[in-house]
Order: sequence, then structure tokens, then C-alpha cells
Amino acid sequence: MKKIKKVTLVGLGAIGTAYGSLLQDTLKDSFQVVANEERIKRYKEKGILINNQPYHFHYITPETNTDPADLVIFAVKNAELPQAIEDVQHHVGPDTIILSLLNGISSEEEIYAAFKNEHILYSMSVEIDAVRTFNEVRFTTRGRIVYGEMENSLSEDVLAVKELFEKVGIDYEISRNISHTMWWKFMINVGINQTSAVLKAPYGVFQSLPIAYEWVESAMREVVALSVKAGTGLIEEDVKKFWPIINKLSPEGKTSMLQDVEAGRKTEVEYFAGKVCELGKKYEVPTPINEQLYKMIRIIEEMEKLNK
Ligand SMILES: NC(=O)C1=CN([C@@H]2O[C@H](COP(=O)(O)OP(=O)(O)OC[C@H]3O[C@@H](n4cnc5c(N)ncnc54)[C@H](OP(=O)(O)O)[C@@H]3O)[C@@H](O)[C@H]2O)C=CC1
Ligand SMILES: CC(C)(CO)C(=O)C(=O)O
Repeated sequence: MKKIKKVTLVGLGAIGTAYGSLLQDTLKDSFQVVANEERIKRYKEKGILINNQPYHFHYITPETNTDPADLVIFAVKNAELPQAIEDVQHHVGPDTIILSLLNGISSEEEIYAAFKNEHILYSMSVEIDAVRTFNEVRFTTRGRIVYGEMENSLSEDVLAVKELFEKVGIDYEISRNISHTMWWKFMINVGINQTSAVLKAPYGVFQSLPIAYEWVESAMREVVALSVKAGTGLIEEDVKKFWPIINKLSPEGKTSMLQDVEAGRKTEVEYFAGKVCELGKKYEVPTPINEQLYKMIRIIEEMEKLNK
């Protein structure tokens, strides 16, 4: 059976540190974090605090030659993916398993187009409430990583990742219908990430104000309508299943998109509302709520540039 001994991570932000810290605790130097000189200097000088605990990782620059890893994990933002792909070239071999924890429904295809590697599993991180402020990351729950093969098989790669996750203590779920699960997560991000970014609202606002949560659901329903056309199986009950999840998150917790807006960073709107509007045109499905969300978030991004 395939065994994962050597793991590489690219992207030491909210998601990367949440899982990277567990990998580091068990794998020690067999766990490497790819980062350029400037980032490594910053990480070493300022340190990385995860729930108040300082962490030191084994950093490696993109130029450093090394044997391929058994597993490469991507945890960058969507717009950062092309550079991250270039930066992990030395770490991806023909047998390397790849997990992309990025939100959205396009990163796995982008990675496949670059590496033509047949070991890319579809994956995502769910029910995590990690918040990053500069070099500090805090979370009350790491949630879990849901992953699987497109043809839903319990392949050797799926089992090797399962064994690793059990060894290092990462909660996981193997999806037996990963295209449905990917779209379900996409629907959630389209709903909560975008409305929270526009309203500047942490989860507590949606937990206590029905009018705010209704807006989330109406944006999500446009994804359900697209899913019917795309054949990925979302139904109205999938919308309802998000309520118990959001209710469990810390009221102070913030979506990754709200964190981007507050930090003045570019958001992932192109991969959420942008994608919804693109698919809406393709399938001739009206997407008025996402069209407005797209405009509002793009304006917020442009206003940020004016302030710089
Ligand atoms: N935060 C959350 O709760 C959740 C986020 N997600 C998804 O996970 C993905 C990652 O999000 P999140 O962790 O919040 O993002 P962050 O912005 O917190 O982290 C991304 C990190 O990647 C680093 N990075 C970018 N490019 C490179 C590169 N080429 N080499 C090395 N490091 C790089 C950035 O470094 P630097 O800061 O130096 O640029 C940053 O530390 C996104 O797609 C997001 O939607 C999914 C579930 C929940
Ligand atoms: C589901 C949610 C909102 C939190 O895990 C997320 O994926 C994000 O913040 O990007």
C-alpha cells in the first residue's frame, strides 16, 4: 500500500497553518513549507503564532532542488495559485498525491493543466473558523478536510491520505460523491463569504439576524439552479443543511473573504460570483443576486486601491 512519508505545503495562511501545525507536530522535518526568501525572512523574524503558540516550520525556497514529495498540499488563495504551482515544481513527481484546499470549483483543473499528474484528489476544508491577522492565526475549530476521487473510488491515494490524516490527527471525511460536495461548498462560499464581505459581518450577525441569513440563502439558490443544469446534484435541502453548520461557528469568526476585505487584499470574487455569472450565461440561468454581489465586491476592491 502507498505510504505518505514526505509532505510539502504551499500557503501558510489561515488554512495552511491550521493543518500544517498538525503535520509539523508529527512529521517534523519530513514536512516542508515552500516559500520565497522574503516570506521565509518574515516568518523567521516575526514567527508564526497559532492560537498563541509559536510555531517554526522547515522552510524551503522554490529554487531548492529536492526529491518529489509523497503529498503536496495547496493552501493559497485562488489568484495566488499560478505562482504557487510554479513554486512547487520540484516537489511534484508522477506519483505525488496532490490536495488543493482552495475554495471554488476550478483549482484542481488548474493544477492538472500544469502538472498532468494523475494523483490529484478533489478536496476542501469545511466547518473551520480560522482567522489570520498578519502572522497570527486563531481558530476555535479546525473543522475537517473532505476529499475524494472524481469517480468516487476508494483508491490507493484516498487510503494513503486517510492513513496520514489518522496519524497526524486531521479530521477528515471521504466523500463518495465529490462533485456534489465540491458544488455544495461552492454554494456555501457564494452565499456566506460574499454577503459577509459586503456587510462586514462576522458569523454572529447571520446567526442572529434572519434578514441577513435570508440574503445568504438567496445567493446560494442561484448555485442550486446552476447545479441542476450542470448535473452536479444540488437540491433545496442542500441549502437548508448550511444553517446548523453556521450556527456552530464562533460568532466572532469571519469568512476568508471578509478577512481579505478587512486586510485590503484582493478577494476571491472572480471564483465565486464571477464563476456563477459565467455559468449563468452558459446555462441561460438568471443570476441577479450574484451580479450585484460581484459589482459590490469589485467596487470594494477598487476603493481599497484608491486608499493606497
Ligand atoms: N480562512 C478560512 O476560514 C477558509 C479558507 N478557505 C480557502 O482556503 C484557501 C486559503 O485561504 P486562507 O488560508 O484563508 O488564505 P490566507 O490569505 O490566510 O493564506 C494564504 C497564504 O498563502 C501564502 N502564499 C501565497 N502565495 C504563495 C506562494 N507562492 N508561496 C508561498 N506562500 C504563498 C500567503 O503568504 P503572504 O501572506 O506572504 O502573501 C498566505 O500566507 C482559499 O481558497 C480560501 O477560500 C477554505 C475554508 C476556510
Ligand atoms: C465555509 C467558510 C465560510 C468557513 O469555513 C469558508 O470556506 C471560508 O471562510 O472561506
